Amino acid sequence: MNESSQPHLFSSLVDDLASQGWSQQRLFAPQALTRELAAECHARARSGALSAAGVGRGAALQVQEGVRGDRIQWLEPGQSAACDRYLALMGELRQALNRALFLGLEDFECHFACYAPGAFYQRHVDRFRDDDRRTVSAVFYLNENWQAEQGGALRLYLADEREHDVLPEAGTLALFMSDAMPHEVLPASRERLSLTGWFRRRGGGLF
Ligand SMILES: O=C(O)CCC(=O)C(=O)O
Ligand SMILES: [Fe+2]
Repeated sequence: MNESSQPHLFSSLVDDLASQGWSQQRLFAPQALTRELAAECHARARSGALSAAGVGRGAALQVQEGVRGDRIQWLEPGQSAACDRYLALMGELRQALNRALFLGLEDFECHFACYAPGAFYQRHVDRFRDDDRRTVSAVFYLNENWQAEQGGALRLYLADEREHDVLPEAGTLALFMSDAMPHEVLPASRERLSLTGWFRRRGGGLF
């Protein structure tokens, strides 16, 4: 069985997140949906719809290819059936996280990302200095038959100087606490496609 919204899949994600601050799930979504999302990401990349990702936010947003070299496009509801199914799935996960962990997650924002061969994203934490809403990061990978030798891992820097590498294999979801998990994207020898998103709390505002 390869259906996605099975309670036990969510419960292992939720349990891991609570106990260790991160989780990884293979076959998070049905294979057909993963393939449709990969095809859509490819099509958007080929049509020139993706643009260089920035660092920072608002007026401070800057493109810095020495920091991150991916090209992105944000998802909006109603763009395609596949995107809507993915957003619905993440809506279910958001509710499961709220029920179990009382995180008060209000919404989910997400973009397609394409890293060309050699592109990377240096070590960072997913929270802006002036906006504390991003609470749980969720990266869903779209690359079939990824081999470890091809590089491109998401490297999580865990406590006690341990590291954990997640390969960007199609169907894998990586989940981690946005403010507490330093991570980086290592360069790869092939194109690397993903959907990167954040579950956000209501804005309290730091300023
Ligand atoms: O693609 C990944 O594995 C992580 C991307 C990332 O860290 C980000 O966009 O903030
Ligand atoms: Fe990140």
